Amino acid sequence: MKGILLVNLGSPESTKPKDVKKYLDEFLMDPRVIDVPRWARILLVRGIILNTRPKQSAKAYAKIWWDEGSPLIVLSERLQKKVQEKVTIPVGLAMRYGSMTLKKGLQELVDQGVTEVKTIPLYPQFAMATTETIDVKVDELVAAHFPQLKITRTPAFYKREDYINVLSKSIAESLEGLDYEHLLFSYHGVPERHIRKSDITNGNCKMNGKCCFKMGSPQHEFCYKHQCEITTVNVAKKLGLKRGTYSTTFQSRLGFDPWLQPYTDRTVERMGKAGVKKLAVVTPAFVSDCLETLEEIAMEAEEIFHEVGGEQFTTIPCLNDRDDFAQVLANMIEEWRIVTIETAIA
Ligand SMILES: C=CC1=C(C)c2cc3[nH]c(cc4nc(cc5[nH]c(cc1n2)c(C)c5CCC(=O)O)C(CCC(=O)O)=C4C)c(C)c3C=C
Ligand SMILES: [Fe+2]
Ligand SMILES: [Fe+2]
Repeated sequence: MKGILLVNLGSPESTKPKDVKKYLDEFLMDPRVIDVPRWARILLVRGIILNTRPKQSAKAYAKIWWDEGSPLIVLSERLQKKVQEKVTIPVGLAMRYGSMTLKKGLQELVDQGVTEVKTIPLYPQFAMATTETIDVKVDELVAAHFPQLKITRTPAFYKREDYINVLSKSIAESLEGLDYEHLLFSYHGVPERHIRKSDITNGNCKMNGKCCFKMGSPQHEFCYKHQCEITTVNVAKKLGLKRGTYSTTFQSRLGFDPWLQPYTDRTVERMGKAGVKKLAVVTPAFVSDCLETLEEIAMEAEEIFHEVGGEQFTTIPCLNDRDDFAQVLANMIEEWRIVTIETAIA
C-alpha cells in the first residue's frame, strides 16, 4: 500500500529557553544548515550561538505561541487533516527537527501497512537546509530501520501551475479592496555559499540577478535563488502586477557571511525612508505561518516600517490549511498514485 509523509521544519516543544536551546541545537548542528566542518560547527553553535540565542528566541516564540502550541505545528496538522480528507491513501506528518520525528512518521505509516512512501517536504522551493536535509535523513532512516520501504521523493513544487494559482489567489484575497503601493515577496534567506554548493553545473550561478532569471538550465532544479525569483515572476504575471510595484527580498539571516540579498529588513527601511507609505508583504517560502512570518515580518518588519514613516503594513498569511492548497497537495499525490499504477500495468 502507498502512503504519504508530509514534512515540515518543526518547532521547540515549548517557549522555555531550555526547549528552544534543545531545538536550536538539533537544527543548527545539521551539517546542511550550518555547513562547516563539525569542529567549527560545534564551536560556532554550542560555543557561541547557543549561549545567547535561545533566551532571545524564546522571547520571540512567546509572542507568537498559541494555546494549542507552535503555530507551525498546529497549522501543519490542520493541513494534514485536510489533505487526508481528499485522498484515499494514508497521509502522515513529521518534522525534520523536534519530537515529531521522521522516524516516528515513517513508523506510523508502516504500522498502517504502508510499503511505499512519497515524502512531500512542505517547502515550495528547494534548499540544502530544507528539502535536501529531509531527503538525506529519510534515506538514512530507511537504510537503518525500514529496509523494505520504497521511498519516492518530491521535487520542489514552486512552478506547478495549481500552486501558483492558489498562491496568487491568496494574495489577491488579502489585498482585495486594499490600497497598497508595493508588494514585497520576502523569502527565507540562505548563505550565498549554499547556492554555490547546490549548483550541479559548478559555478554557473553568479548570484548577480541575471542568471537566476534564465529558464531551462539544469542547475535550477537545485537553485533556491532561481526558484524564489521565478515564484515571484510567475505570481506577478498571474496577478498582472506592474514592474516596479513588487520586488523579491530575503529575510532571517544569521551570522556574518553574505546571505542572499537584498535583505528584507533593510529594504523595508529603505522603502519607508524613500516615502513608501503602504507596503504589503507575502512570504512564499513558508507554507505555514511561523516565527519568521508572525514575529519577524508581522511584528519586527512592521515596526521598522512605521519607525521610518510608513503608515500601512500588511502581512499576507501563508497558505496554511487553505482548502485550495490542500487540493494542490492532493493533486500531487493523485498524480503519483496514477503514474505508479500506470507503470505497474505497463
Ligand atoms: C524556506 C525555509 C527555510 C530555510 C531555507 C531556512 C534556512 C535556514 N534557517 C536558519 C536558521 C534559523 N531558522 C529559524 C526558524 C525557521 N526557519 C524556517 C525555515 C527555513 N529556514 C522556519 C519555518 C522557521 C520557524 C520555525 C518555527 O518554529 O516557527 C531559526 C529559529 C528561530 C530563531 O532563533 O530565529 C533559526 C536559528 C539557517 C542558519 C538557515 C540556512 C542555512
Ligand atoms: Fe530558518
Ligand atoms: Fe543563478
